[in-house]
Amino acid sequence: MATGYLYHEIFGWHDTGSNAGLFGADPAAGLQPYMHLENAETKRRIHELIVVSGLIDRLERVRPRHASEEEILKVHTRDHLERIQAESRWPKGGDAGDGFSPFGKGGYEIAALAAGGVITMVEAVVSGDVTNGYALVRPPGHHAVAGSGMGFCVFGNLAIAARHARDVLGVRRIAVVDWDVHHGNGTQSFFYGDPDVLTISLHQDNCFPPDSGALTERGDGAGFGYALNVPLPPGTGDGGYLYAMDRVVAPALQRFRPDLILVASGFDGSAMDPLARQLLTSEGYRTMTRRLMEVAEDLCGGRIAMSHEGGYNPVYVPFCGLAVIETLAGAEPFADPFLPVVSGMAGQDLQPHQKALVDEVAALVGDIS
Ligand SMILES: O=C(CCC1CCCC1)NO
Ligand SMILES: [Zn+2]
Repeated sequence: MATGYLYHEIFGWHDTGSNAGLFGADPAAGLQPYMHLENAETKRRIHELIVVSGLIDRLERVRPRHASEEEILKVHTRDHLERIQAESRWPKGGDAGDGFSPFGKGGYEIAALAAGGVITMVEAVVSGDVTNGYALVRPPGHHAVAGSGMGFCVFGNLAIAARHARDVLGVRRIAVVDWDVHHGNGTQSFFYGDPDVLTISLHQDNCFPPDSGALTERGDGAGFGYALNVPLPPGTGDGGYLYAMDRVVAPALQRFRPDLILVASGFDGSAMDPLARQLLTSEGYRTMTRRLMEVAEDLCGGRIAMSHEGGYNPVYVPFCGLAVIETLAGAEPFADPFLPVVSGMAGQDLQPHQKALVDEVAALVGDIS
């Protein structure tokens, strides 16, 4: 069993500059300049912990390629593609579309490498070169929609890879599990009417995008029932997430019987993240990964490809990322020094209001056939 790992230093050169557009410098309003929340640090530090911990020696290195224009246009409009390409030639770059998703000069090529990196990882998994794998890419992708980038995302990396798997690699049924703490609205939107792509998003209720990810968002037409949303209350910890895995995610995957499982993996649900209020620990991410591997082993030969999304605490995210990739590789856990602190926080166990929400979503799983 081999585990693929993809990272490229140029992902650290995706230039998001200062926090322009998102509480960026505005002296009159008392806002001081500061680096953009989506900066290279958390990704670079995940990579360096993978190297320093020795886990790198247990992984098969997968080299990214750029997504082609044709592959990007499978999910995005030509207007969006050409606008990103044009602004990428500007001396100071441009913005993906919402005014707070900046990129620097040459940002198009880096975003195309992120999308192509996920394609490459999916190819490695589907071909059997590796059983599972993690694409540590940047910029992230799960908020990007057909005509615009959004929420720090330029292109829908995982959606582009899923479309490639369907159209080129002959994969028929694909399940996407999104455990980034923000709603995977972009990925969901590309497959909303498609019964052969099941999207499941576990996220903090109404955190981002605004008014997105309600449990009533279930897909439309032939795709009705094949979008599942679990809008978890703020403060949900390991207990609530694992209950959602056991009562919603695993049963949904068992009914859907995917040929491939994709994961939009963000660590902004961890207990120390600045952009959300959940309590996940590295152990919670490890157990969620283990649960998915058990289901994947049972249904699709263990085939899982993960694509990196959010996660903004440069100190704790590395230990959450390490826990996931160690588990994929079957490697011995490297001790998380923060675990005693975060796992000891009150509220880590399943709370009644969290159980009630998950049970409400669990009742919808029966519509998957
Ligand atoms: O991590 C992210 C980005 C969320 C931010 C985008 C603007 C405010 C919250 N999405 O998964
Ligand atoms: Zn996020």
